[in-house]
Amino acid sequence: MALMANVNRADRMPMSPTPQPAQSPRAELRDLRISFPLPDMSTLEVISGISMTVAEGEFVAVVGPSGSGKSTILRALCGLLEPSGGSVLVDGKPVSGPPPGVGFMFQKDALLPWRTVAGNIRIGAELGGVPGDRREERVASLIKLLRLDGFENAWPRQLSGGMRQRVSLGRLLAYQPSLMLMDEPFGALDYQTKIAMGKELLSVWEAERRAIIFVTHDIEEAVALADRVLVFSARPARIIADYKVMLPRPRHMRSMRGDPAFTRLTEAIWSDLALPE
Ligand SMILES: Nc1ncnc2c1ncn2[C@@H]1O[C@H](COP(=O)(O)OP(=O)(O)OP(=O)(O)O)[C@@H](O)[C@H]1O
Repeated sequence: MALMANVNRADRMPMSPTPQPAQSPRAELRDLRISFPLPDMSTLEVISGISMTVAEGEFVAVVGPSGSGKSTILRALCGLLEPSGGSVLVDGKPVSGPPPGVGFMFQKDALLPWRTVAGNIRIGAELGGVPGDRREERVASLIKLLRLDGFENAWPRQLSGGMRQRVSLGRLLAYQPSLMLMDEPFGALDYQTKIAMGKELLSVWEAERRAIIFVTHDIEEAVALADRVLVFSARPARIIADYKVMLPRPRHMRSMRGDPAFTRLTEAIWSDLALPE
C-alpha cells in the first residue's frame, strides 16, 4: 500500500472491518467473491473478498485500474450476476434479481430515440411507480432542475452529448431510486461538459440525497463529488484504501481544486494506484 505521509490520517478510514454506518446500509457487500469461467476451463478471479457498505444518502466513488472489477460489483448489486461467494444486500435484503429501487446510469446513454426529452424522463416516473397524477409535476421539476427547460419536446438526436446525459440523469431520478449505480456516466464527455455535469449531479444530489455508487477513472472527479472514495487494487480486486472526503459542502467545482485538502487526497490516490507522474 502506498505511503500516506501527505494525507491527514483522520481522512483515511480503517481498512478492515469496513466501518458500519449508524443507519441501515442501502447497499452492502460482505466478503464478495466473483470468478468467471473461461473457455479453457480455468477461472478468472475478478473480485477476491470485498466488503463495503453504502449508507442512505451517501455518495461513494470507486476508482481502480482498468479491468479490476468495478463494473462487476455494480452488476452484482443489480442482480445481473451471481457471486461465487459472500453476499450482496440492498436495503438489507439479499439480491437475487434486479432489486426494486435500484437505478443505473452508464457511459453511453440509452435514450429512446422515438421519445422526446420529457417522454424519456417520464419513462423513469412510470417505471418507478410515480402515480399518474403526479408524473407530470415530477417530470417538470426534473426538467427545471437539470436546466432542460425549452427542450421538453426535443428529440434525443437534437441534443448535445451533455444534454443527453442530463436527460439520462433525469430519467434515473424520475424513477426515484433509493440507490443509484453510475458507471463512468460522464466518461465519454469532453472535459468542460464533464465538469458541468459533475456540478449538475452535485446540485441534484444535494437536493435529493440518494445513495450513489459512482465508478470513475477520474480521481479528481471522484474526490470532487463523493463523501468517500474507495480505491480498488488490480484484479483480483480488493479495497486498498477507503478515504473519507472531508471537503465541505456545498462544493464548488472550480474553487475546490485549489484547496490543499483536495490536492493531498488526489495525490494520495495517485500513489495508491502507483500512477506515473
Ligand atoms: N462475463 C464475463 N466473463 C468473463 N470475464 C468477464 C466477464 N465480465 C467481466 N469479465 C472480466 O472481469 C474483469 C473485470 O471487468 P470489469 O468490467 O468489472 O472491470 P472494470 O474495473 O469496470 O474495468 P474498466 O475500468 O476498464 O471499465 C475484466 O478482466 C473482464 O474481462
